[in-house]
Formats: sequence, structure tokens, C-alpha cells
Amino acid sequence: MHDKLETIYERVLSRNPGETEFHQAVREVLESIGPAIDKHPEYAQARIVERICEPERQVIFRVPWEDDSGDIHINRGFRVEFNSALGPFKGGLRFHPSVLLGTVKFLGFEQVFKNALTGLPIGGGKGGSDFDPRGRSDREVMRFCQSFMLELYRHIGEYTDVPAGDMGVGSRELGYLFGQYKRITNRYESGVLTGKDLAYGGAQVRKEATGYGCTYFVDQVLKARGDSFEGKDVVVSGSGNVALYTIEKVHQLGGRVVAASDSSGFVHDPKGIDLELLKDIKENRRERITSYTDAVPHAELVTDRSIWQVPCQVALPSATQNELDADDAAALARNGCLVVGEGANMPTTPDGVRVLREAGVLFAPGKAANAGGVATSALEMQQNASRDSWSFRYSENRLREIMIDVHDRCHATAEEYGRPGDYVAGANIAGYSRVAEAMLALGLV
Ligand SMILES: NC(=O)C1=CN([C@@H]2O[C@H](COP(=O)(O)OP(=O)(O)OC[C@H]3O[C@@H](n4cnc5c(N)ncnc54)[C@H](OP(=O)(O)O)[C@@H]3O)[C@@H](O)[C@H]2O)C=CC1
Ligand SMILES: N=C(CCC(=O)O)C(=O)O
Repeated sequence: MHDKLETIYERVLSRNPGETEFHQAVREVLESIGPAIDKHPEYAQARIVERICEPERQVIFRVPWEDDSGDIHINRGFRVEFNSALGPFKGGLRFHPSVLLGTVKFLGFEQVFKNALTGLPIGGGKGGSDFDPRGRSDREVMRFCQSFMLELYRHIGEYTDVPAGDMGVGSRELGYLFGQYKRITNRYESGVLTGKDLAYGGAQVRKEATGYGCTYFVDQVLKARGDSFEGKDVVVSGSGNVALYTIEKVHQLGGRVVAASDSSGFVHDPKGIDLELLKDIKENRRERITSYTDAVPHAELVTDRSIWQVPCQVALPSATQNELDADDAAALARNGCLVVGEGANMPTTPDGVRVLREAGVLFAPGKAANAGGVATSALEMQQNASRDSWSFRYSENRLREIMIDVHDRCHATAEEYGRPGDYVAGANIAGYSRVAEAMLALGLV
């Protein structure tokens, strides 16, 4: 790491003790952007890096709510408004028992550069809660969301901060959140949340966007080496919003997804995952992945080893952070994996990335590969602002164009800075440069 950046990194560690995921996200960026710092001394003079590493605002609040049996629960809510140089703060809400301030800060920091890579006018932020919606009734989820929004509403707005979905926050949760926001503010401010259902101002393709976009990005990586998804065995971890629509687009492009997971284990189906069945299990019945093998006898349920032991040519981690470690990376390389594309945020550990790089496996980092979700959220904001709604076909074409542009921008930047084929360097330098130029123009704010 560049000497100046090492000093900055040490200060990030000392000012944010114990926030290991945030440290990890910062370190990855600082390890990449040294060449950009050398090329632009004005960035150092304006202390741009130090300012980017410090969120503009961090809000933490109490969320009390009552379950169906009348018991009281107290959860903690977060919104980290990281950087608004390029536009209103933009980023998801995560409802998961593992959520801590450091988790939200890692996600928000990633979001700043991801959103910049889309070329769209959106800043970066993230929020959520340690509330676990899994196993809760719709009414319990509604009561939690209403209590959560009773605090959050004062900090958000279509021109201020626009939340969306992430782990544990899908169209059900967004509907309850939007309904409460509308009631509190007495405004039909469609653009205050994205990922909304089509019934009340949502946009075509937003549900599919992260998964489709990641697949489009990896398709470009394969095309750059004269290859494609055709005939490839693919492993996709997770079975939530990102994973399901990654599987859908991989199958449309001629690949075969042979394994998917949830936190209880994974299913291996050598004939190819039956997506309609998996969607019914996950989106309608909200059941465990074990229900898949109940319906598909030839499929294997595995709970005692990593999904990344399953041989494949393309690996698409789409579950959660740090799910793919050095041993997983070595197994993928040993089994002939050509590309790893991150649908999730920061799913590969630093040692995992190192092993993949040393083995010559192409690597597409999440801040570039999974940007299709937030990009389509920005398109939802455009439609809401113009009181318009675009067709599925037009929206998907826009998404595909954006992902090709993101890929080409990362690829070209990596070449420009002497790191050909290094999508991590390309993504971090390109994203950072766009944010830095805006921050320079806006003065010391
Ligand atoms: N939604 C979006 O628009 C975007 C999401 N992302 C990122 O993609 C990832 C997935 O998000 P999303 O699909 O929205 O979330 P969902 O909650 O819809 O799905 C998450 C999936 O991952 C599984 N999972 C969670 N932890 C583990 C684990 N330790 N091992 C195996 N599986 C696990 C969950 O299983 P279980 O049900 O058992 O918990 C679930 O199947 C996250 O990193 C998110 O930040 C990135 C860009 C956009
Ligand atoms: N959870 C998301 C989507 C954010 C958004 O659509 O605003 C992400 O980019 O990580």
C-alpha cells in the first residue's frame, strides 16, 4: 500500500475500533488507488481519501415492537449516509441478526464506489437493523417496519437519501416501509424508496436486476477471453433475491447452475437447478432449501462442506460477506474454475482473492459486478420523478448497457494504470476518481 495511504489506513483502524468488515472494505480500496494518488497530487492536498473514509452522517436508533403473542422486542436501527458528492445517498437496508454498525459502514463504503461506477447521479449510503424477519409473521414484520420507519423517515427523502432492499428486505418489507412513510409525511413521494412493488410505483426489472446484472458483467468477462456461459457448469451461493435471478439469467445464457444454498446448507443438482421450484420454495413458501431435495430425489442436500467444493467453471457467490475463503478458492482453482463473479457484497475474503489471483482465476469484484441492482434503482428514481413507467424490455436493455459500460470502464482503467485484467484495481480506481473529482469541485464540505 502507498505510504500516504498506509498512514490513512492506520488512522481508520484507530478511529473505528473493532469494525473488522469496515476495515476490510477500506483496505481493499486503499491497496488499489495508489497509482491514482500519484497521478493526482491535488487529491492529497484536499485530503480526499481521509474525507471519503469518514461517513458524512451516522444515525443509530432504538426500534421497539410487539410480536403476535404480545411480547415486546427492542432492535437497533442504522442509517450510515456515507457520501453525497455524486447525488443523494443511495443504498439498501439489511435486516439480519448479524448487523452491527461496522457491517453497515462496510456496506456503505462499498456503495460509494459501486454507485460511482454506474455513471448515474447517486451517492452512497446503507442502513438496516439486527431484526431477523425469518420465521416472523407478516403482521410482525409490518409492525417492526412501521416502528423502524417512525425513526428513519426524518432522515430520508427522494433528494436526500433513498433506501432500498438488501438481505432480509424484499418487496414485502419495502411495502410496509413505504406505507408508513406515506402516512407520516402525507406525501406520495414515490422516489424515496426503490425496489417497490409494481403495484405502487415500482419499476420493471428491479427485482431481477442484481442477478441479471452480475451475469451480464461476467458474460462480458468471458467474452473478453473469447468465451461464454454456453455449456458451463455454474455454482451460485444463496437462494435469495440476487441468487434466484442470477440463476435465471445464467440459464437463459446457456449455462447450467448445479448448486445453490441457504444458511442451512446447499443442494447439488447435477441436472441443473429447477428454478421455478426454488422460487416457489423461497419466494412463496419462505422455506429452507431442504424442501428442494424433498421434491427432487436425485438432488443431494449437503450440510457438512462448502458449496465451493462443487466442481464448476463459473462461481457466483451471491449470499453474504466472507463466504468464500482461501480453501474455497483453492478448491475452485483445482476444479478448473475460470471466473469468480461476486453477486454479493464482499463475499470473498482477502486471502481468497489472493489465491484466485495466484491461480489465474478471473475475478469480478462485487462493487462492479453487482451494481445492476442499484443502477436499476436509479432508473426507478428516474421513472418516479417523471411519473413514467418503462417496459420490461426497455428496462432490461438499459441495465445491460449499463453493465457493459461498467465492465468496459473497469477494464480500461486497469489497462490505463498498468494493471491489465485486474478488475479490482480498475473498479476501485475508476470509482474513486469519479467521487474525488466531484468532491474537489464541491469544496471543503
Ligand atoms: N438485494 C439487492 O438489491 C442487492 C444485494 N446485494 C448483496 O447480495 C447478497 C444477497 O442479498 P439478497 O439476495 O438481497 O438477500 P436475501 O436475504 O434475499 O438472500 C440472502 C441469501 O443468502 C443466504 N445466506 C445468508 N447467509 C448465508 C450463509 N452464511 N451461508 C449460506 N447462505 C447464506 C440466505 O439464506 P437464509 O435465508 O438461510 O438466511 C439467503 O438465501 C448480500 O451480500 C447483499 O448485500 C448486492 C447488490 C444488490
Ligand atoms: N443492496 C443494494 C441495492 C441498493 C439500492 O438499490 O439502492 C446494493 O447495491 O448492495
